[in-house]
Amino acid sequence: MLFHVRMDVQIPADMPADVANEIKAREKAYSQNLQRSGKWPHIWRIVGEYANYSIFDVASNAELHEILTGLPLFPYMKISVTPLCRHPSSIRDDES
Ligand SMILES: O=C(O)C[C@H]1C=CC(=O)O1
Repeated sequence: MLFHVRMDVQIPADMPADVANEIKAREKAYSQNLQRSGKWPHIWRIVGEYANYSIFDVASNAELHEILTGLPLFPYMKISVTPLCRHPSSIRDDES
């Protein structure tokens, strides 16, 4: 199942830089593991914003929920999820 996810990050201004940097390092490792596994095939920075657009390819809503709530930055994110399915006009044969 494919999902388009927008993540907006809002780290509190009073969070010490070393704490923020440690969370960001864990976030990067968590994200890159999921990218290597194929469950997080795309991540793009939204120009000019501390936000990203991502595509997730997971087995269920529950798996996506588990992944998103496990993000080290989850407490500091606003997340919106859009489920995707194949478009009838798509010419690609590698989409389900
Ligand atoms: O920087 C971001 O967009 C937030 C977050 C999502 C993955 C990651 O490594 O950082």
